[in-house]
Amino acid sequence: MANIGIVIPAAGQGKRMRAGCNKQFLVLMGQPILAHTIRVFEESNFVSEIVIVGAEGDISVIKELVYHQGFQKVAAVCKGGVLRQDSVRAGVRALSPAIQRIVVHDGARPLLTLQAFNQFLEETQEYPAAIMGVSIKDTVKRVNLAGNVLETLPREDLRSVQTPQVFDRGILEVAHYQAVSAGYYGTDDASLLEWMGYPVQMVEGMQENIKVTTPEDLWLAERILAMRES
Ligand SMILES: Nc1ccn([C@@H]2O[C@H](COP(=O)(O)OP(=O)(O)OP(=O)(O)O)[C@@H](O)[C@H]2O)c(=O)n1
Ligand SMILES: C[C@](O)(CO)[C@H](O)COP(=O)(O)O
Repeated sequence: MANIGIVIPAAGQGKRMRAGCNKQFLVLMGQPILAHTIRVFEESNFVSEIVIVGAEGDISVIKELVYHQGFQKVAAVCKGGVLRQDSVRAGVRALSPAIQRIVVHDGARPLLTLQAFNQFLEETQEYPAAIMGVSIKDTVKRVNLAGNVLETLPREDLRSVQTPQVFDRGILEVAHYQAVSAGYYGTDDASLLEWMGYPVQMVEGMQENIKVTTPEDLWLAERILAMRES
């Protein structure tokens, strides 16, 4: 289970956060969101290498953050692409050839705990592709463009998907290559394997592992961290 490589896509624009800067630099309990995200992997004994993917204009700031925080496992900070999928593809390319098992984790998910991450690795070690997800709490309906309700979906069959997502390197590379060649884009990496007809295992995640997407998520994340520290 050792020698795992981490790709952290952090090159988004954070449009829904409306912060006017890369949301991953916003401060949460005194530390940038991205620093919280990286720290879990820096501290995991199973991880040997971390690649961070940033927007072109953020690369030097991210390198400074890495230096300032004293992170030792960050092997590269590379330039991302237009869509998340492009950024992950760039990150995978930047990992050294010795890495054969890859975890992808959003830069904007700073609340994953070391314990949950290590447990995820243990539970998924036999699967070439596995992801974290949580049960849906609300009733979920499908609607048309006019807002007419078409159906109520069976909630027990649904999961809200998170990162980390773990993959054998070979299959992740093939999936990214085939998807980009065919012009297929998915909102997570597992969807590329699903598109190829490849099995993906779901394991139970943690409700607290939210993605900081809109301003109220920052408020919530701050409170969750404060609770953990009290
Ligand atoms: N071209 C992109 C788009 C997204 N991401 C990263 O993918 C993660 C999940 O994306 P999301 O939270 O949706 O971030 P943004 O795309 O930045 O958000 P928005 O859609 O509001 O602009 C984030 O860590 C984001 O930085 C990335 O690396 N490259
Ligand atoms: C990968 C992801 O975090 C799983 O929930 C999510 O799909 C990324 O979302 P985005 O907002 O489309 O980048």
